[in-house]
Amino acid sequence: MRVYSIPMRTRFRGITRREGVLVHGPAGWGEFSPFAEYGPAECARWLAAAREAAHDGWPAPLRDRVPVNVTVPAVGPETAHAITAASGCRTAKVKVAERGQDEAEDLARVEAVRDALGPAGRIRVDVNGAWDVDTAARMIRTLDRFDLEYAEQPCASLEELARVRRRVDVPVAADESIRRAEDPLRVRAAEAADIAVLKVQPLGGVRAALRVAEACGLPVVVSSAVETSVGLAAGLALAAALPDLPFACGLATLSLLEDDVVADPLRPVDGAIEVRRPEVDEAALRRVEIEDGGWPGRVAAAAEFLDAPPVIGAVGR
Ligand SMILES: O=C(O)CCC(=O)c1ccccc1C(=O)O
Ligand SMILES: [Mg+2]
Repeated sequence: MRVYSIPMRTRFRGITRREGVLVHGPAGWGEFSPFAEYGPAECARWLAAAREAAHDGWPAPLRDRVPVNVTVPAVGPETAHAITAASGCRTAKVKVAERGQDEAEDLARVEAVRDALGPAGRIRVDVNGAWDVDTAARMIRTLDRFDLEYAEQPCASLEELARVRRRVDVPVAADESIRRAEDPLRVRAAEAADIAVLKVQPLGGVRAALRVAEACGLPVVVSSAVETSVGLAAGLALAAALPDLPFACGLATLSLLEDDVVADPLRPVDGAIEVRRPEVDEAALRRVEIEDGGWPGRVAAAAEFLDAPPVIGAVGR
């Protein structure tokens, strides 16, 4: 087990360093990097993803390149323009509704990104559940002045997503609403989204995510959890194994990190990332390796959940 800690270039999801564990097995390297606030039960799925990568490997790819979006954090318009222009991507995902910022800042950021992409580029916004239904309906219409591909998780609950979806023409994507295998069926039943955002680690691996994609019956966008190239490779494997991939994926997140653990990082070229699985590079890993950081304990706690026998229904009569 090797522990890494890598500074973020810009604060994202309120964090300034990304940390996690890399594990090695017969099939290669796997990444376990749940966010700090997640408890052992939730972390068990993240660990299952790392074990799948290290022990089982992934289903065969159906494509060799995956189109990706540049991820634009809640930065000022000049920075947003520069990030978008430098990315080479034709799709941008723009973070909006950041705590402590106002609506004018969101508008200015999205406008700058549209300016950088030109009229043929696609823009999606990610709200991370921050708006109520009225704010979402109003802001989505306002931001659609710059032509939105979709709005990701505009509100927190499924019920709110469904109401927003009935009030705006812009498609709605569910992200935080899909973190467990049973969630997509609820999303579908609630008619809460047009698109499902799937992440490999929270869903428990590439195969688990493929089953979720099938069960949910919605077009899928594969996103990263902001990971090293080891974790991104699993996202690429999922995106490459999906029968249909109608949208660019959120896997161009290496640029949010200051460093990586491989010699040939999974970065986009011409708006797409090549489907491959880079090896961990000892010299690179040593640059970012830390002793412990509490990670062996988190792995052990997650493993206890993973290895526990399933609880079978109600006991007795
Ligand atoms: O989808 C992307 O472009 C990048 C991934 C991303 O935004 C993300 C990364 C870590 C945690 C949450 C999210 C999110 O989509 O909200
Ligand atoms: Mg999101």
